[in-house]
Amino acid sequence: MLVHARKPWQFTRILRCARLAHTEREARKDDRWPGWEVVVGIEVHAQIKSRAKLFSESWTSDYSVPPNTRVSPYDAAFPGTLPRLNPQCVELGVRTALALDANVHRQSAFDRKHYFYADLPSGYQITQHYAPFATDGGLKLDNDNTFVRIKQIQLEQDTGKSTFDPLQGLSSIDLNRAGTGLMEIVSEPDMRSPEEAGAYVRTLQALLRAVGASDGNMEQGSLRCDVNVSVNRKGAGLGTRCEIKNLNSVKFMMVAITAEAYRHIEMLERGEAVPQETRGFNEASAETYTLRSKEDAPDYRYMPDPNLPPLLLDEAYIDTIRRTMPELPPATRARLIALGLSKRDADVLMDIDAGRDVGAEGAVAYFDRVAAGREPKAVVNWITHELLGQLAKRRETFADNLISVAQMGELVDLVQVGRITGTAGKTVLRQMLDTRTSDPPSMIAEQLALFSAQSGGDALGAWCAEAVAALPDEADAVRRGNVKVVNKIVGRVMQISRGTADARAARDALLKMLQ
Ligand SMILES: Nc1ncnc2c1ncn2[C@@H]1O[C@H](COP(=O)(O)OP(=O)(O)OP(=O)(O)O)[C@@H](O)[C@H]1O
Ligand SMILES: [Mg+2]
Ligand SMILES: [Mg+2]
Repeated sequence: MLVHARKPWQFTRILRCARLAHTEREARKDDRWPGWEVVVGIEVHAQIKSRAKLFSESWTSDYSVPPNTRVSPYDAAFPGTLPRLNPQCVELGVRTALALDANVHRQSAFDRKHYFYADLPSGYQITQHYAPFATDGGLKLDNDNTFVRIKQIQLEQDTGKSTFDPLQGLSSIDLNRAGTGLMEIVSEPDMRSPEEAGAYVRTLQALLRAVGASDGNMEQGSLRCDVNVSVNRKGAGLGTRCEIKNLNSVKFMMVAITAEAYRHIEMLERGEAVPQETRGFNEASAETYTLRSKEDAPDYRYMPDPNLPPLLLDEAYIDTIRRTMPELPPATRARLIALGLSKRDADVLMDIDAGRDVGAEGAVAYFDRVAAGREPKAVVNWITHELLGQLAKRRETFADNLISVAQMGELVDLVQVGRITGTAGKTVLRQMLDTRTSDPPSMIAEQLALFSAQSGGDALGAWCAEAVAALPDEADAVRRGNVKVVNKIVGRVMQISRGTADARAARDALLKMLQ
């Protein structure tokens, strides 16, 4: 086993952050469980966004792929097959470790963890039990100043999937997932509430997506959490933890932690000890239940994998990755706010990206390209209010957006210089979404006669004439001296002009025509 030195500067920084977070938490007492402290540590399994599996050349897949079509002989544990480490998984792992400010070790190793299950054909999972490739990182949460220390990050294999059909009494095994690369990211027990645990997973999700290491999608199983919960009287040492396995949404994870905390508190208040257990969570009843006690814990018989040499990473390799790190979410948020965006607007843009597929253009990148040389606040309004709003009305999301950067830029310009009004701009945007056209917005404004009166010649006179013709009775009333009725005709002018006319000028022109 290797002994890993912690960099001194990192140690003091982590301690300082942890202390700060601790005093802030002290100030914020939790009145759900007065006198008690709830402690949470999380093991996150994130599927690595790599084309090929961790030790074989077969491709990784999602639910859409037919069962057992992405399985190499190695994945099915055929005798005589050997593992070959996929460098892309290592690179994405190192990227994640650097983003989490962890120590990436020059030397690490792979071990076998044995257990017997139908979706694990070799009878063991390759993981990094004794010498993980990265240790001692940390993550500052988005919600407040909570700092969660990361104990270690290890590379390991995913298993296959088994499904049981009770009607036929048949178990089916799908090995498509078998051997897909996973990172297990293990936190220290640094969270003190279900909310902090939720914020941790969300912050980690956004980070994994920003570095392109994982989809981080809990619903689709590309990010899975085991949460460890314990409870202790304030000021006393840590209590006994129970581990709740396989939570597949942040919401249910928070419910499970709350339920587990109350269960522990009730036992402790009755004077019973909490036995260390591995538990499951029933979403319908919002309760956790025993899977196995510590006594039944499997003996994994860990041993170094004899087929895999140590993983050696040289400093130059790690440096190259460090130099090509993308912008991380805290830096993105700070940059957007420095451009003049409100925190809320920055968060809206970043939230879109938190939910996007890795690889697709994100909302922040789109904003950056449209905003180049333009007023950032105007651009963010058009994107977050108008574009997202209209997409939402159509039950579409940013991923469905077909408005190009050039189109969006020109639209903002037309409105900013006053060639069309804001209302007309919205009409142009709607037309572009409806027709999925690649025409420039100026051409669409021209076709729809949306150019403002000043720039479009005597459009106002024509609109007034059309409105008068459309409302003869009202026009007569105005002619007979009932001036109030003119407002109704002004309304029609606005309608005909799609909001581009100046209402006051229209009123004046109508009165001149009719009196
Ligand atoms: N008293 C405690 N209360 C809450 N969480 C704890 C406590 N002690 C440890 N933990 C958390 O439990 C987790 C232990 O995970 P780790 O991967 O080290 O071991 P494991 O759960 O025993 O093994 P496996 O990976 O096989 O599940 C860590 O996230 C740690 O922060
Ligand atoms: Mg673990
Ligand atoms: Mg565990």
